[in-house]
Amino acid sequence: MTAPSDQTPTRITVRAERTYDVVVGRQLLGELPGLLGDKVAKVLIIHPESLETTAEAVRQDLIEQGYEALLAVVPDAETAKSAQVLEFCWQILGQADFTRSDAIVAVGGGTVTDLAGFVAATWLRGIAVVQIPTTLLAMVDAAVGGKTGINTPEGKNLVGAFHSPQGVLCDLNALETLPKWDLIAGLGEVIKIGFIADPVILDLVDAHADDLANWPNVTDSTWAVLTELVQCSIQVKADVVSQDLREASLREILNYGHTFGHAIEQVERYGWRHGAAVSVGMVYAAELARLAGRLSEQDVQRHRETLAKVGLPTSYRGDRWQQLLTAMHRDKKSRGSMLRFVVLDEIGKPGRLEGPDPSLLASAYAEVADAAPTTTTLL
Ligand SMILES: NC(=O)c1ccc[n+]([C@@H]2O[C@H](COP(=O)([O-])OP(=O)(O)OC[C@H]3O[C@@H](n4cnc5c(N)ncnc54)[C@H](O)[C@@H]3O)[C@@H](O)[C@H]2O)c1
Ligand SMILES: O=C(O)C(=O)C[C@@H](O)[C@H](O)[C@H](O)COP(=O)(O)O
Ligand SMILES: [Zn+2]
Repeated sequence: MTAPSDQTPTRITVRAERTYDVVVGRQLLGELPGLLGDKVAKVLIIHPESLETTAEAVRQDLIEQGYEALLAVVPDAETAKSAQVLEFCWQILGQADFTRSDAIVAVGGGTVTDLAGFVAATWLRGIAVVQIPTTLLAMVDAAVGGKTGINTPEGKNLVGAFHSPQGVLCDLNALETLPKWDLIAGLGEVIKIGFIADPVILDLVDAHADDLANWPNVTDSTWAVLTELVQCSIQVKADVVSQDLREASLREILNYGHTFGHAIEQVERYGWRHGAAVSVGMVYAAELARLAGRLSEQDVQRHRETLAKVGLPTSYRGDRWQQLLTAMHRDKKSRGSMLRFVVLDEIGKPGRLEGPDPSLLASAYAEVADAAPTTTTLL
């Protein structure tokens, strides 16, 4: 499977604390020096072991352009988002005398872009970062918008900062090696964006679900659909972040499905992929909205069908309620003891549900609960 290479890059602009472009295309490395600028002397490239070849190519390119470039290899997946790994990165920066005119480049999935963004946000109180996402999920969501952070033993993303990148390079060629379940997990966030803001995304996913679920055996036309999904999703995220970088209100809609989704991730000790947990989280939020008299049965069914069609889970084991409830209270949307959810009044019309009755919360859980522990392969 090879990504077609005949397209010129698309640029989507984010206007937040700084204005920057998210570039979607192929072979985009030539764009990196322009984003770093000529004041940067040293660059730390943060990447997981699985992307050693890609990171080394970035390093060689930077050296040829006259930069001093170092590599920091971090653990895979959520293990990267820890205080220990953060400290490891700070140590490299300190020992190599990184100053405020130097920069970080992230090469990896959302865990690495979250970590590297937070390293950049905290080093000397903030240095430049360029994001080079290599998973679908990181391209459409994590690398865009400047939310950075790590997990703590108490919960997901509990420590972090808003720190906008200099730019984001979404090189679709990187997806060629992406495992199937990571592609599908990325579709979870794509579908989220469809539900909150762009029903055309849902129609595209529905129409091409079988082809997408056949990853990595896909044709040129599936690549074209994927490219369109990436561009449409980034456009929505860019528009939302440009209006509300710090999540004062509107940005909360990007958290659809995450109250219950993050709780699953924590209860499962990060054994579930983020996109898969958010998938169940969206069904939970949809059931909650239906029980509160706000969302139609038909729209709830659309959640279940579209998510299941691409192979995402729509249910979770039924014997974890107290743990899930405790975890949900640590959600950043909570205010005091009041839980707050992003819910839909209809597809494309997000709203909030504040302080729902405990019995409603438990009834919505019953609607997504399996009798037996979940046996889905997408963990
Ligand atoms: N900051 C935000 O706005 C935001 C938004 C969405 C998600 N997130 C975070 O993103 C994280 C999930 O990101 P993810 O789904 O990308 O997971 P991930 O970073 O763990 O990557 C998934 C797996 O794919 C591998 N991989 C990455 N690129 C590859 C490639 N091109 N080829 C082969 N293997 C590759 C990784 O090594 C890893 O094993 C979560 O921590 C979530 O909280 C953040
Ligand atoms: O960009 C945002 O805002 C989001 O909420 C996007 C989410 O997909 C993402 O998982 C985010 O990291 C969740 O943020 P959190 O504030 O709930 O930790
Ligand atoms: Zn997410």
